[in-house]
Order: sequence, then structure tokens, then C-alpha cells
Amino acid sequence: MPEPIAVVGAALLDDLSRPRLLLAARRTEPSHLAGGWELPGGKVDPGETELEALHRELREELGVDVVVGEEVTGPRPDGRWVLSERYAIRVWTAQVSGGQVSLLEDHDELRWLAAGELTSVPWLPADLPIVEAVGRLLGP
Ligand SMILES: Nc1nc2c([nH]c(=O)n2[C@H]2C[C@H](O)[C@@H](COP(=O)(O)OP(=O)(O)OP(=O)(O)O)O2)c(=O)[nH]1
Repeated sequence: MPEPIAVVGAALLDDLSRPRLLLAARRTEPSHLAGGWELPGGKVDPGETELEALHRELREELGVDVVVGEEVTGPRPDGRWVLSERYAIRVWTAQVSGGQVSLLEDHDELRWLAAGELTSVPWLPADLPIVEAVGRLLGP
């Protein structure tokens, strides 16, 4: 099996120390993923670390700087979550430290969801177990 392409994503929380809300973003492309909700992020570019990629993607997509919290580890031995045959994602919690969350690229809607609202949007199927894990971090 070839190594999967590295993707990174942020479980952007309203407050890292007392999280109640998770940011969900609706994809605009490609067509087979459009309309599905995901965690902001994207592919790691050559020569970039995963965390550099995370900060870059959040600036590009949402126009924000963030403080990164803990990794939300997935079932793979390397902590990643399988997205598809080709892609696997590493996910970290994060909180906005600068700028306003805005729709700049790749998404056409954003929603801050409380624990009881996490199933109110159609997440991309691969994100469901990730969102479930993040949901366990959210308080009332
Ligand atoms: N960013 C992100 N991608 C996800 C999630 N769930 C999921 O299945 N994917 C898939 C969609 C894509 O096939 C792949 C990530 O690619 P991307 O399109 O977000 O990456 P990118 O911003 O670097 O895109 P590009 O520059 O190559 O167009 O992973 C998720 O929660 N976040």
C-alpha cells in the first residue's frame, strides 16, 4: 500500500480550555465533495511541516491565525484518520488568536456547532468518526 497523501485539519474550537463549539465548513469543490461539511485544512505542501500546513491553510481559507492545542488522534498507528484510499488526515484542536473567521476560499458556509448540534450538518462521511471524537471534548 502506498503511503497516503498527507492532509491536515483543524478542529477549531471557541475556547481551547473550555470548548463548547466546533467550527464546521461547507466545501464548494470538487463536485463530488461540494456541499459536504468538513474541518478546515488541506494538503501538506512539499517542504512544509504538517503544522506549517495547518497554519497556512487556516490563513488561506478563513483568514485567521490560530493557537494549536492537542492532536485528536485517529485509529492509524501514526495517529492519522483515513479519508479515502489516497488521503489520510491529522487533526489538531485550535483556537483563533488573530483575525476574523471569514469565507475566503474552498467553503461557502461556516457554522459553530455545539455538542448537541454536531449531527445537524451532512459531514463528509470520512469526517464522522473525527467529529464524534471532537464531540467528546465539548462541554455543555
Ligand atoms: N481539508 C479537509 N479535507 C478533507 C476532509 N475530509 C475529507 O474527506 N477531506 C478530503 C477532501 C480532499 O480530497 C482531501 C483534502 O484536500 P483539500 O482539497 O482540502 O486540500 P487543498 O486545500 O490543499 O487543495 P488543493 O490546493 O489541492 O486544491 O481530503 C476534512 O475534514 N478536511
